[in-house]
Amino acid sequence: MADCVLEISSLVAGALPPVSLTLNVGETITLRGPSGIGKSRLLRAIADLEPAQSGTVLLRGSDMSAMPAPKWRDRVRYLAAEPGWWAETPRAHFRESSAVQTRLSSLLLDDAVMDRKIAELSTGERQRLALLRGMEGAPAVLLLDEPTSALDPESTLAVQEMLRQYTARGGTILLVTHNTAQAGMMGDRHYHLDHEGCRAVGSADLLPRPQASHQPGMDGMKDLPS
Ligand SMILES: Nc1ncnc2c1ncn2[C@@H]1O[C@H](COP(=O)(O)OP(=O)(O)OP(=O)(O)O)[C@@H](O)[C@H]1O
Repeated sequence: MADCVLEISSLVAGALPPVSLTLNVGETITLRGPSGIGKSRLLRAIADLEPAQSGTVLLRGSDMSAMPAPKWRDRVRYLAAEPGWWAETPRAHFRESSAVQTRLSSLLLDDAVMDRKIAELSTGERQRLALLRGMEGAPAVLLLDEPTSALDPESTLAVQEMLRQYTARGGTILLVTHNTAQAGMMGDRHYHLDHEGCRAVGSADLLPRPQASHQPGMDGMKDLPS
């Protein structure tokens, strides 16, 4: 029988209908849906970073509302697509930067990156460093919001490999991605979110639907170069 780690029941976040989802140990669940539908807000509510209107989230049977928020967030960790930084260098954001140093090369990052100014790092460098920061201390669940959106194909593969190792060791991932190939490769199960709710879909449903031949509002763009 599947070993449930996170149980989300009738959670109402933002303007979305109630969402119910169960995440099992060691699996990756992908979540897709139109831009602006509320995927990030849902993840933030699951991480106790913004209040849900109703519903419950249980981590191994413990209710989010009964656990101090910092403790919950340490175990159910949210990584934003554009994470925030508060100190001058990446090193200052890690609890044990020496342990992280050995993992930099796995994500194709140079050692020196830890002591550079955050403002001088590329978006892709910041995104990979934020992932290392989010994985520090081995949280039970990672809620990943488009974790490779700023990365080249090689760095994307490196991140995906690190995430696979995390789930192989018993970690669990809820992955929001617009990248259908990534969803297909990484996901054990797939969900789609829209105004009607959150529903399970098969891997064949990950492909984008063909566009209608006439798109309203595009008429004024006929003269664009092809
Ligand atoms: N704290 C907030 N309070 C009110 N509305 C918000 C808040 N945060 C985001 N929104 C709005 O809620 C809607 C959903 O935002 P969200 O970022 O969750 O979308 P998303 O599905 O993650 O989109 P994308 O795929 O473009 O990242 C948007 O219209 C956004 O402007």
